[in-house]
Amino acid sequence: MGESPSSPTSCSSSRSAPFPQSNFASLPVMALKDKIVEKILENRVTLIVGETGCGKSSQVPQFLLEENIKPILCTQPRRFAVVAVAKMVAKARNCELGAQVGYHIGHSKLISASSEIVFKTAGVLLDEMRDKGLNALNYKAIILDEVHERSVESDLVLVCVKQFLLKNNDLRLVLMSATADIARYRDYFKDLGRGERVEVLAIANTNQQALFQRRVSYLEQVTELLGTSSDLLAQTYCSGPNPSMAAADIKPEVHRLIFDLILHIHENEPDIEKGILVFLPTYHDLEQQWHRLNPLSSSFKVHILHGSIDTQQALLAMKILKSHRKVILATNIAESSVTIPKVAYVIDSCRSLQVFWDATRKKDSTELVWVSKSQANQRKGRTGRTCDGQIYRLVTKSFFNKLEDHERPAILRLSLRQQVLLMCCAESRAINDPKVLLQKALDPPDPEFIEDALNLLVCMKALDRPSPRGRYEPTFYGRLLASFPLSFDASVLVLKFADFGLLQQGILLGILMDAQPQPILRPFGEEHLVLSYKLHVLACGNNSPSDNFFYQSSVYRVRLPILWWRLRLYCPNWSKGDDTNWKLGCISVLATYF
Ligand SMILES: Nc1ncnc2c1ncn2[C@@H]1O[C@H](COP(=O)(O)OP(=O)(O)OP(=O)(O)O)[C@@H](O)[C@H]1O
Repeated sequence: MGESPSSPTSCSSSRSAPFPQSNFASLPVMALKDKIVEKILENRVTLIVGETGCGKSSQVPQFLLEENIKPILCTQPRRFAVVAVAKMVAKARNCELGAQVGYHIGHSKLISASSEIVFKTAGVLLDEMRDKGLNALNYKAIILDEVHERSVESDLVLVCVKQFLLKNNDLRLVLMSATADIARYRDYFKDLGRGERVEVLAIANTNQQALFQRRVSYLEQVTELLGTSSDLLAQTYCSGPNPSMAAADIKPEVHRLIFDLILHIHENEPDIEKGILVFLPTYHDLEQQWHRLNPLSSSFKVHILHGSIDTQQALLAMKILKSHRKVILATNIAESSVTIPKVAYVIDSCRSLQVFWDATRKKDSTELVWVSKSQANQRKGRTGRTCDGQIYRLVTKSFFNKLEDHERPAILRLSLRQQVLLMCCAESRAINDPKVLLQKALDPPDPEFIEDALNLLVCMKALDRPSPRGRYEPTFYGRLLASFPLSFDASVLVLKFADFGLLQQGILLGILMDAQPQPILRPFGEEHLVLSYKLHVLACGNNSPSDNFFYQSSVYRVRLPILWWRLRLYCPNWSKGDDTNWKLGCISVLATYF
């Protein structure tokens, strides 16, 4: 047996006081600790299903570590969750982050040779596989957390891990979720080996006292609470036979309703430390809500949780405030895995932004959709973790009951160009044939879809057309394209500009294209900086003002040097742009955004 979680680990020093173990001792997962370890040791694939907040993400990796099953890799679907859970586990083990417990997201990596539990996003793991092949999966245990979240990256990781398991007997795979479709995973792994099957462990909430209570209200009760009528809102949004036909946009009256509800909670909840988490679909909606709340800044401290917000800044939302009521406006980045202490109220707009490939216009498009029941359940699970919770769903109960159980896997609705190119660039033969690999996915995409992506990459000269029985080989251009830390479209744009000797402008535009939301449009509460930026660029060209939001943006600071370095390395002669070009580029970029 290894160390007990309460004893300080081999880590040198601790940054902050560890959590009192009593915080975790009563978690439902603790009662099953021995059984979980036993089942994982007995079976190569184990699926753990348990209510949100029962302790899966934070405790299961530690159970394995204590049994000396290490190193352990844990994937989380989102960067924010990777950092938040890694921090939390490091703190629970009284260890400095980056020592025994580490993480890797995008270009931020806190891992050392002594790290025994590492948290990563699925995207980072795929990148590693492109370079090292399936050797990147050389761990004693791999935990794929929140497996119900079906991003393209998560699905590809699942395929690769399965291929690895077919050749490797030692690896233990643990799948975890509160809302996974058990039968599907059982079926997916049924061909693993003779007599082998996925062991399913359900964590029952037998110890009811351990979990805090959660109460759910729907639009009818919310309007009753506020002394208004739900008729108009219900008619506008929640009517019709099928949610897919009902408009999921957010008109001003929904923002008004959320505002009134926040005020109502504030006036009726004497405990100022109890925070409110609001789920909205887009950055624009966060902004609208933020502007409504801004005049009440003496009562509320508003935090924004959105993919474009710096992770360190986002983590500030974790702090418990004694002076103001904390209101967190979030998109689905805060939907799963994270515990934001003292969130007692969740207001769920029940809407989400979905990206899909528009085959007619040959581009990615977005639409607002209603969440699935599984997503709504995850949102609900953000409260009732450190105190009792109240959830307000802004749709009628009958409408909610008609929502889909699960959202459509991204692999079936997004273009696979970038992933197909990445696969073709991989050294390992086990993963470098996209036609073969993608057919092994949990939900294999239509072969025509893959063929389309391959043809497009051939047309762009990123891939060479293969001999009849050969495979698609990446060209130099294709490898370069695949190596950029940018979206596919932005990478193409950078290289197109480079062809014309306008590399710097291309990089700037590429980064701006990817920065979501456009950082120089309207940063929250820092509108004056936009003006100063406009003036500064017009006056001084590329001399960056250090206090500017745009230059502070992590996208700019982190990505630009990496991209620049890679391009210099690959094609030293491409950087022909002189200073005049650079200034022209800046002005043309600005012209696009004003
Ligand atoms: N930062 C934190 N501060 C205080 N308590 C925390 C913190 N993180 C986790 N906890 C406690 O640990 C519990 C378990 O959290 P954990 O993330 O392991 O649950 P989970 O089962 O993985 O949930 P989910 O399915 O939502 O990811 C929480 O319900 C909460 O009580």
